[in-house]
Amino acid sequence: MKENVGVRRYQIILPTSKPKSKKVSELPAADMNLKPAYLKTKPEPLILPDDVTNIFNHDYLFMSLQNEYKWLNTESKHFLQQIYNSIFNSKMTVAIVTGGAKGLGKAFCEALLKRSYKVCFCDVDTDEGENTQKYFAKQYGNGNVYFQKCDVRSENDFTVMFNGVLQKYSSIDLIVNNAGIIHETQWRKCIDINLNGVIQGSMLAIDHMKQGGGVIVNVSSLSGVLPTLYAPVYSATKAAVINFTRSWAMNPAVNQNSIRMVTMCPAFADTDIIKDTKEEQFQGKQFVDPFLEKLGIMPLERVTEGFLKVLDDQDNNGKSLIVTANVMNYVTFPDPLKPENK
Ligand SMILES: NC(=O)c1ccc[n+]([C@@H]2O[C@H](COP(=O)([O-])OP(=O)(O)OC[C@H]3O[C@@H](n4cnc5c(N)ncnc54)[C@H](O)[C@@H]3O)[C@@H](O)[C@H]2O)c1
Ligand SMILES: CCCCC[C@H](O)/C=C/C=C\C/C=C\C/C=C\CCCC(=O)O
Repeated sequence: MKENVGVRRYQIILPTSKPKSKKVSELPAADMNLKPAYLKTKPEPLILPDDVTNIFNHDYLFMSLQNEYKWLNTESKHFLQQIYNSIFNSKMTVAIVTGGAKGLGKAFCEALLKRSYKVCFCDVDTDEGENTQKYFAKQYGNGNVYFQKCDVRSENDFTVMFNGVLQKYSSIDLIVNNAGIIHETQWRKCIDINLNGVIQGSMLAIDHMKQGGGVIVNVSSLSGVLPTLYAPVYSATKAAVINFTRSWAMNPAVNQNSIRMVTMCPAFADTDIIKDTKEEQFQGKQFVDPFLEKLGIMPLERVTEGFLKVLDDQDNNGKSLIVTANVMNYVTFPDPLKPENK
């Protein structure tokens, strides 16, 4: 089948003529209250892309669909979206994931590939990156994913990567600024990767997404919300990522251009960052264990669950999702300028 290269989703031309039939302005009240027996989730507002809405722009059909759609669970919504994509073969969703060679970044890439995204993942570790690329290519097809060497500290590497993705897939719909390290003695490096890397990736993405919208997921940590005695610099970088994201989210360049910027704040997850670390990377490595004991170590699937939630929730611009073994909630920050908080 011919690949749909170069077609942007907002350029799709779909049939707009309404089917001819009797206009029904309202469903009977009884029908509106029908709740099919298989319903498990709370109703959510119907959010369909405009082009889907246009197809169903027939009062009765649209209202029936709306009534049913809001009761579908998340997986059914994805399924519906996939059917829509395959019928119209029009939406190629393209993602960049930084630090994607292993750990959480690799898990995020895999979740995206399972949802038929085209993925470019980058890393400084070329051996690990190439191994991961081999695995992905075998599982998901060579044309759907590629590895790019990119150090998120380098503006040039980032620009080369963005240009390469645009050349190959014509669009960037999602960036996951995930690359990060913990290192309290090489603290400038820690700031450069964890904060400057996120800033660089976000700003290039905003610049591109201004034309057609998109999602920016910045990976912070529970350490960005809570003080972390064994890693003050790490904690500071992660806190900065949260407020960087919250600040941009308020900016019209983002919120009036269909861009969403969200932060993820996971607790400990089972990756090398908690296994392959040395004494000098902490301000007291001995303080880590009590926290590990208290919070446990999550499997990667739990963090991926949070990642997919962040992608699917449409009203989370500027929000930060806490992910622990027991908690998956957006954190709310008090506004000290509100009278009730003074
Ligand atoms: N695992 C956890 O417990 C945990 C919890 C909360 C947040 N996080 C955050 O999640 C993100 C991913 O961490 P992880 O746990 O998967 O760690 P990881 O060490 O398994 O993976 C990090 C990846 O980032 C890459 N990387 C490092 N420096 C880079 C650079 N300059 N440019 C490009 N890539 C670079 C590494 O090579 C590696 O492949 C980090 O931002 C981390 O702070 C991790
Ligand atoms: C070896 C650590 C490297 C991984 C860091 C990663 O980002 C994960 C951090 C997760 C949690 C640690 C942060 C803060 C803990 C502080 C307080 C926890 C208190 C919990 C409670 O009292 O309920």
